[in-house]
Amino acid sequence: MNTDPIPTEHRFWRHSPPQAAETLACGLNGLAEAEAAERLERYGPNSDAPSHVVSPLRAILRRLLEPLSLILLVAGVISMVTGDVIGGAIIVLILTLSIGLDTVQEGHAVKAAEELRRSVALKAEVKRDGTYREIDVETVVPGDILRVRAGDIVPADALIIECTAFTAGEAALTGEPYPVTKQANMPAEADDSSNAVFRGSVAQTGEAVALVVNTGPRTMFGAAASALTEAQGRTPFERDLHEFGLVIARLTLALVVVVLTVRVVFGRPVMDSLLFSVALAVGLTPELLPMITTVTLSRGALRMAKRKVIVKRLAAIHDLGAMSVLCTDKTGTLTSAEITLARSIAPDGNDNPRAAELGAIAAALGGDRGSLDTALIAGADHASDGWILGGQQTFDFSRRLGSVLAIRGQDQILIVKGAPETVIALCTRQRCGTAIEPIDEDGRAAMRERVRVLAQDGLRTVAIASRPWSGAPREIESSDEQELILEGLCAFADPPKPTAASAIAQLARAGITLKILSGDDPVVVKRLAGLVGLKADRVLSGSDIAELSDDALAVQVRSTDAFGRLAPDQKSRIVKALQASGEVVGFLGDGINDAPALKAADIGLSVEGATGVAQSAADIILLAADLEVVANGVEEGRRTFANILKYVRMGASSNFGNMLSMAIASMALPFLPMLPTQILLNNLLYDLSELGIPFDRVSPQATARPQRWDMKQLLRFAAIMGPLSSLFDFLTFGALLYLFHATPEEFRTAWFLESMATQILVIFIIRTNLRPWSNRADPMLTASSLTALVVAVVVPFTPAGAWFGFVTPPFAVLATIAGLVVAYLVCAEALKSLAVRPRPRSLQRGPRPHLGSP
Ligand SMILES: Nc1ncnc2c1ncn2[C@@H]1O[C@H](COP(=O)(O)OP(=O)(O)OP(=O)(O)O)[C@@H](O)[C@H]1O
Ligand SMILES: [Mg+2]
Repeated sequence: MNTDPIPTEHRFWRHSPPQAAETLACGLNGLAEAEAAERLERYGPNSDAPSHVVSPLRAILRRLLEPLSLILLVAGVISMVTGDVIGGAIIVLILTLSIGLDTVQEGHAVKAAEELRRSVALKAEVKRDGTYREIDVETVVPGDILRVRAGDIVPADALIIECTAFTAGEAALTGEPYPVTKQANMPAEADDSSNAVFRGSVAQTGEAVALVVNTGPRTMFGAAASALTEAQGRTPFERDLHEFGLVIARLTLALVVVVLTVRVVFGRPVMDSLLFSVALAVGLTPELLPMITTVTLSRGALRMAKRKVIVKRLAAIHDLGAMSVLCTDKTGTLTSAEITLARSIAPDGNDNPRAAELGAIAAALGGDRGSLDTALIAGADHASDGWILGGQQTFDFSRRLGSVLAIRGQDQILIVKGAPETVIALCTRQRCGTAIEPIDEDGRAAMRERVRVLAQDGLRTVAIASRPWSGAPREIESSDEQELILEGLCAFADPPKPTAASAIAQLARAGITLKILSGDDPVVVKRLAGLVGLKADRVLSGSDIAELSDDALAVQVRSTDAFGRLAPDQKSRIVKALQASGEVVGFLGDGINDAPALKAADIGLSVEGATGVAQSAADIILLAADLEVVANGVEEGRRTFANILKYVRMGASSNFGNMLSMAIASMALPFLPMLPTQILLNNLLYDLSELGIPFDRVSPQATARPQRWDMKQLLRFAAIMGPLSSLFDFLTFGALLYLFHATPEEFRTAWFLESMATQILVIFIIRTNLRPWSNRADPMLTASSLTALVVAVVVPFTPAGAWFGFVTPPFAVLATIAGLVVAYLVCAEALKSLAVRPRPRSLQRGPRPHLGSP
């Protein structure tokens, strides 16, 4: 079957759309849904990598093939064959139960989180069954008729059928830094692909309708189309967790090897010792860690979704909780996204519609979809009727300028629109009523002053200039944008959202500093900052920043909360400077100009409905463009992290302490301190007890400040709580051996009970830095813990206990154990504050709330 209708090496742009449609056996009117489904089957999904979904069977196999499981399985089977049927069966049963538990839990959570991620996956607009509809990018197929608009990421390689003012940024693909103007006719040059769009490029302006020719790996740039492939690199948090896992794994290995060697050297039975060592290793490995993290993060993602925060990358939840600075652009988050045209002002200062009309023509023909252009078009209805585009220089956020050549009948006029200071500097004349007069430096200064006064009143402006055009229409170059006639100013109202100030205060209380990174006029930014309660005696502008070295900038960014007139790369430079000074930086933005900063930030936040580039660069998508939503998300992020930390702390201290005592006892005692099956049961019940952790409550204190992984703090915790647990184990051993002269069976049973009770109950102490009774556990956690405990305590006294080698210890032994457990818990509670003592303030990275008004 032919799966590659137009091989890329054949330069698909040398085919006209009708030719290509013939090869692809489709028309130019779009596919029927049924046909598209059939094509999707045939060509495969429009993605670079095959999907990651793992079948349950695979997941089980993967776990079974891990070395420890494998050894256990083999050992279990050998035991069964060599006569110990019950012992062997128990090993196999417990192994099956743990793996089943793990797989089911993880499968559920991952699926739910994956569904959420898909709900905000990039969409493509294609014509199916005769109408345009939004579909998942992955389901675009060759033969689809595609529509792309400014800000979209082009989802597939396609031939342009028709387009207006369409330019595409191909920098990520070809390195070409400037947007390429596209058109529908086949160029004469074979290498010229201006009639084609490529997967992964970004539509900068305008709109195009195109025939999809190739998808997925068959596209020109394939996997290089990185904008569409989500970043899969490991985040610091994932690395830390992995590192923690490795530390434990190494310790485990060392311990097990020592135990095994010592026992064999002293002539203990080899098979017994091997099985014991393996069981010990199982007990030591935090095998639930990956599952607990995923489940906790996924549950966090689900809860965040209810609060309108969709997480695209699970680990971003932790990063959000760790965020100490949030940078945001202005429009759409601090102010409403719907800007309105307030005034149209002639150079003489009087209101006059001409500037707004020309602005509306330029906006309509220029094909930008930004909020200013939208406001211009809405502000001067029908102004653009009859005008067509003769050529253009697309708006560029670095130049803050764009031009269109507008043509209507005999009239030809170049309209230049952009930031006032840029446009005014290019003007040598100005319109005064019907006359055109020269403008000198004083006149220009007067205009700039007018802009400043408007800005102080909260109005942002763009300036409009023009030049009569004679000669044939063509693309506009910078050299055309000179000797212009100033036509006037368009002023826009962009008031702060009513909720902005309270949301910023909420963030400040949570230890997060907000900084405004705007491309807008510093005066406008300063006024807004004041209105929403930010300290903004000083606003740094793009030109100020350009003069600073990276080191100087890193100092400045700490004390400055508002920035104006930033070019897109300056936004990302500030983000990096903040990171260099030790902050965990979030960036919230929605425009093409925000994409570089979104990528640079530790956590990229964007908004549903933002431009495709911004959405694809973000880790988190907000369903409502509101800072309040971010603040709620942060709280959830910290809760989630706090719960993961509980499990890690448990593993690093109580569990580890117990297994350590076990290893030591096994070398010192003439008999096994616990049978392998008992250790496995112990481990299974312990795992069960922790199943409630992802659901647990978190005290407000634990979410009050940015939370980040702190290996030192964790080691400190382990170094205090681990030995404490071992100490009580040794007290138990002492009592059993010297006080009660216990038989090996009694010893094992009693110690099984002690170790289970201490290990399980200590969660109620470790889970909070407060007193256990002032911060109660969630019923789910209480239930999982107590159930596990009850099972552990009851099993030795049932007939099943005998299969595991348990006996019923005398009452005095039980009472002593109960006493030791209580004493252990009291000591753990007393030592806890030492173990979790916060770092000295000077070492903490600086969340410094900057609130101008209370
Ligand atoms: N479509 C446009 N036409 C003319 N000028 C524009 C246009 N878009 C932006 N500008 C100019 O460029 C400046 C920077 O753009 P803009 O304010 O949108 O940047 P931003 O960083 O996204 O700001 P914000 O924080 O408001 O979102 C504007 O203040 C305006 O002067
Ligand atoms: Mg913006």
